[in-house]
Amino acid sequence: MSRPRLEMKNISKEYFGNQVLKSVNLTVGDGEIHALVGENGAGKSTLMNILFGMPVIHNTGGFNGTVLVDGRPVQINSPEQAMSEGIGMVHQEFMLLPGFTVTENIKLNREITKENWASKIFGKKLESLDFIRMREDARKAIKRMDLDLDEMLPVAGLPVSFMQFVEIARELDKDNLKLLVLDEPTAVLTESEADTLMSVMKKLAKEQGISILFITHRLDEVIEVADNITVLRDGEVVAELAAKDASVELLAELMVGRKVQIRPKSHKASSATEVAMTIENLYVDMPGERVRGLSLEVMKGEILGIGGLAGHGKIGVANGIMGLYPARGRVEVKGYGEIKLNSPISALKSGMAFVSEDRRGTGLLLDESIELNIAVQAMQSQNKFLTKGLVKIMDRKSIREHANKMIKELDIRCVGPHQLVRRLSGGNQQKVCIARALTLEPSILFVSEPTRGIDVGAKKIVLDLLVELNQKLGMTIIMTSSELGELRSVCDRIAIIYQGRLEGVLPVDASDKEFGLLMAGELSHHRKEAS
Ligand SMILES: Nc1ncnc2c1ncn2[C@@H]1O[C@H](COP(=O)(O)OP(=O)(O)OP(=O)(O)O)[C@@H](O)[C@H]1O
Repeated sequence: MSRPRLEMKNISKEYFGNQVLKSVNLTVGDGEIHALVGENGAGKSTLMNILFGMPVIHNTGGFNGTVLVDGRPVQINSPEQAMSEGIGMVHQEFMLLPGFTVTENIKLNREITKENWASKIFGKKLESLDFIRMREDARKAIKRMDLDLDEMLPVAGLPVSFMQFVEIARELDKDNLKLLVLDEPTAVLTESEADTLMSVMKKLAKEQGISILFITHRLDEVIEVADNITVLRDGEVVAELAAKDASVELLAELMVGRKVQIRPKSHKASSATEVAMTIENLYVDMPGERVRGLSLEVMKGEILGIGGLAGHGKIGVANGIMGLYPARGRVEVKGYGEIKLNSPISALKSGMAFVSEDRRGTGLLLDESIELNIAVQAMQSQNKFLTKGLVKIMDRKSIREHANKMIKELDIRCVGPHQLVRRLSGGNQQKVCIARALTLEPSILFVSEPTRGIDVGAKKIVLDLLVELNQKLGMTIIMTSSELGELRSVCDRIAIIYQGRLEGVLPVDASDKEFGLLMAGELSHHRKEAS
């Protein structure tokens, strides 16, 4: 039998006295797709940071244990060393240079150069970039993913789903790639994009012998694509099993340590007849997610889903209305009037709040505490958590009480309300974003990809909470998601966006085929043909 491609043996790691990995063993064979699953904060990213020699590991006292590649013990002290061992990684948070093109990002630090008159005299350093060959390589890597993406586009402004593919293409372009680590690669993708990616993964593993270590919270994908699975709980391996012996329920139970109900709470359909918000002819200039003349009515007390393929503008709607990207058109909120577009404060004052899909990009103060992050927007736009007297200062006691309540309700895994947000796992950062929005007690809540990066137990908590806010407080919720199943499980109606406009609105029990047709713009095509 051939040697495993990767063995991590007895890996232990402490962060400031907090033991986050305890004697973890992980083995990945040649051409194997191995899934690593665990709750938010279970230690998955930490284990990968060790494998990749990330500075955060060395700067916090290193780790104990051994890493072997093809049976050979290796010391990986930097991402460059990992790369030279043939280990490639795509992180949860993107590491692209926004001002550069797709090609330049794919070839970053591995640029191809060619001779010119200056280099002939002064040496290799003065060679110029060989754009033609770089472009060819980039195109080849993109093609391996079956993707239609122009390799000369700048990365800034590409939708997150495309950024994900650029990151993967960069790894695919490396000649000696033996092991590819994908940290939540499908979290930002629609189901059909995720399917494409999974077939690419299978092709790479089975036809080209590349080993893939796959971290995801989408457990159905694990069963679909993985050969074997390692389950982490609280920094320990609690199970290693073949995917053929696993089920979503079993994995969820192993991860959480108790039986988990997967389906969110059912909710009583809204019978609202009053309009909460009218959107007329909305244009949003969000690169890669442009909205081009969208009109839509949102009913009071409903949960309205917004779906559609990546790049068609579903993400742009909330971002435009909430003032994060340039917008024009007319948006009226019942009881407030027309909101001033391009003004986040006006949007917040009208009683709306937004949980963005881009938790790091839109204002989490990473080097501040959880409690301050939760309170800050309410302090700024509603004067909450300020002392009463003439001179208003932060009321630390009420901030702490409120943060403790939110930590409990949303099950934010942390040391306490004073912990810095940077030191939370990705999923727990997402929960802080949700807590921050809820603190505004909005009458209309936009949530974009609310369960991206969130584990199966927490996912239910978040979706249940949305249902509860809607049922108990009558909160109107507009939820954008790439997961149709998720939209169907909690929404009253689902609006499908195609090419920046409303293609149609369907009831949640409409067939897959009907959703598929709207997402593919079939209605628009028929309309065009008829006219
Ligand atoms: N830089 C850091 N400093 C201190 N503690 C950290 C740091 N990074 C992570 N931790 C802690 O280590 C533990 C494991 O976190 P890790 O990010 O590895 O979890 P994860 O399984 O990847 O979670 P998620 O699914 O949410 O991404 C958590 O308790 C987290 O708070």
